[in-house]
Amino acid sequence: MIQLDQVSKHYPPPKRGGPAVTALNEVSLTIGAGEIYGIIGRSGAGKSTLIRVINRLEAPTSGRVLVDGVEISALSGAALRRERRGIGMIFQHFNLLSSRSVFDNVALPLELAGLPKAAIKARVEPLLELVGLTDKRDRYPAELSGGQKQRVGIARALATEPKVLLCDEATSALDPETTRDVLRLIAEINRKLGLTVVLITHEMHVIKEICHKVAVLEAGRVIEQGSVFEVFTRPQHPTTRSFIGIVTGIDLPPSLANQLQAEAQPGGEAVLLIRFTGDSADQPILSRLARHHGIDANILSGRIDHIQGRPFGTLVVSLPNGETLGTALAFFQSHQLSVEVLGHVAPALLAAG
Ligand SMILES: Nc1ncnc2c1ncn2[C@@H]1O[C@H](COP(=O)(O)OP(=O)(O)OP(=O)(O)O)[C@@H](O)[C@H]1O
Repeated sequence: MIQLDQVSKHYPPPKRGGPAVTALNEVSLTIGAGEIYGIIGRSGAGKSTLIRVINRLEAPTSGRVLVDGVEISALSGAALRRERRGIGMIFQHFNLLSSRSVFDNVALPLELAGLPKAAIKARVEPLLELVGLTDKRDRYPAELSGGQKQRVGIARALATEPKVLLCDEATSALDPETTRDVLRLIAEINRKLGLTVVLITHEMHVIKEICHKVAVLEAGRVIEQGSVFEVFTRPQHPTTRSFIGIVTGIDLPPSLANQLQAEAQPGGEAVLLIRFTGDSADQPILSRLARHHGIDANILSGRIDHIQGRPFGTLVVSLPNGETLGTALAFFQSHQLSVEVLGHVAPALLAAG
């Protein structure tokens, strides 16, 4: 549905004679029809640039962007305007016109496309119904809550019956409960209309809530991508791990978290994070480790979460450093478990903790 093929975007240097800014660096992505695809990255990673090359608000410096088989990156003028009607977009700060009512905000793209009044009414009313704002049709943006404003934004984005909905930090200005409501609405629209959704965010819980696939962007490059379940349960890159750590909340006792050190302590223990997926969750891994290798793991915390409706567990354990640690890591890996050394502590601390 959407294909980015070796897309780079360089901006002119901020200071004359300085280096150009590389916002995107040979990004290749394939987003399937009907998917909700999340793109996550820290500030400055290139997320906004990426979403803006998809609807050609920015032209890539090199590479190609195809939307539904059409190379949008090569279009201009009337052909580009026509293609853009097939791509709706919603924004962090909603971008509504304050002088227009809810109805008239949603009607705006249709007026611009030259539709007659009756056709506009016939299109706008069901959209207001879909986003739950029928009773607010004559209100003005200043009279609406943030969540209601974003619903108007969504209805307006859908007015031209697009195939793709781009969401640019669409929930970042909303409180957690309203965020959940708006995300649920986006997921419902995705299901009902079969719309392809591309969502950029710096918050992993947004990805966890509704996305099917995710790409992690860092310094203009895709450093990891895959299904949300795969990426959450087997994160490969340290940046992905830190994003996920925030969401799955590894519950280390604070006294332990404060004492974690990067280097092994003489005679101390290593603290490991083990991630279990549905397939491995029912295996008695720790008792097998004890039986087969004589290694006793000390359980420090554990938790079960659900991602895309599938169970996923995290367990934090400690083990003696040295040879034992190597044997245990090899054992966990041979059972296809994702395992990460969080740090090292002195033995007295664990005994006290
Ligand atoms: N129009 C522009 N001119 C020059 N540099 C730009 C322009 N737009 C973005 N950049 C630079 O490109 C890089 C990527 O910016 P971008 O806005 O795409 O990142 P982002 O991940 O969306 O960040 P944020 O989450 O802070 O919005 C940054 O270094 C930014 O300063």
